[in-house]
Amino acid sequence: MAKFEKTPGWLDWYAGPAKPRFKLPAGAVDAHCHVFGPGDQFAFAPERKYTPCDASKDQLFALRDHLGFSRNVIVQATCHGADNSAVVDALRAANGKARGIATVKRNITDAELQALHAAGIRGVRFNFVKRLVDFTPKDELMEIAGRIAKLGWHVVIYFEAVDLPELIDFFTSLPTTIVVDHMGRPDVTKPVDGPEFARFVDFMQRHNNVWSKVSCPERLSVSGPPALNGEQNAYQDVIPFAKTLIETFPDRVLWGTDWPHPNLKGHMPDDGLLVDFIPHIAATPELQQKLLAGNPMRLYWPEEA
Ligand SMILES: O=C(O)c1cc(C(=O)O)oc(=O)c1
Repeated sequence: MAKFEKTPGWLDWYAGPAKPRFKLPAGAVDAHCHVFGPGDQFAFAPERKYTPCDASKDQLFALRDHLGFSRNVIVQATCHGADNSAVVDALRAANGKARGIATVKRNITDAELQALHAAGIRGVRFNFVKRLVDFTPKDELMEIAGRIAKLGWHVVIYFEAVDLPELIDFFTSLPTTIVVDHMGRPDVTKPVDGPEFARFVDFMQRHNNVWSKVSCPERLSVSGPPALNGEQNAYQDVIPFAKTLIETFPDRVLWGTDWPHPNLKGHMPDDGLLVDFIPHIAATPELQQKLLAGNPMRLYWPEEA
């Protein structure tokens, strides 16, 4: 199979992460992470917008164990397009400790959807971030949503905060639970109580089928400091945004590492220190339990929750 050359300037995931100081609650779930290839087994998609380093299932499972998580939710990365083989392979190898989110096209058959379900897929991702994917017509997405709703799956959406106004009608017409990636990517240089973030909070307030991942401080932060070199007070500017969502919607928030952190430009965080960020945004054991165990179990392993 083809050898892949990484996108120039690509930052590889951080090897040798710290052991977190924060003790995760029992049964904690890393509810947003990816696998990349390895490219010589699972080719990257021709239509991809970036070519990453490899990040295998075994490396993901080693990180899970090192950080103290019990389970993973593995989200199809855009570099694999709508070929979910790498995620499915990881789910099958995880012995029930992982569930997944796929990307599918309208031509997928019912039998293929059933096979994804059997492997542990529980949702599809609709991506509206223009630097990551080409445009898919909304009628195609709506048709997919209608089909996956019958399987009890949900829709994960990824978009930029500035695009919410034009997308909101589509989002609110989706027939499933909706999970927003990375808090809808707020501009954290704007006030947490300003109109842009208020729009997102209002979206969650009005629609109780909308959940949010309070993930990716390393992607959203402008002030830093980065989670590197033992830093225990990282990403100060992101804290009020994540804290607001966790405290306002304690039963509809999820957390994930986002390992292996596609497309970071400035730095690659130490995932152990990212875990140490959690108590800054979820301040009490009750909030931590919901965020890290209760909520993801209810959504991804309802039969056990
Ligand atoms: O912001 C990103 O670049 C990014 C990309 C992907 C992906 O390529 O799937 O997933 C993420 O969660 C975030």
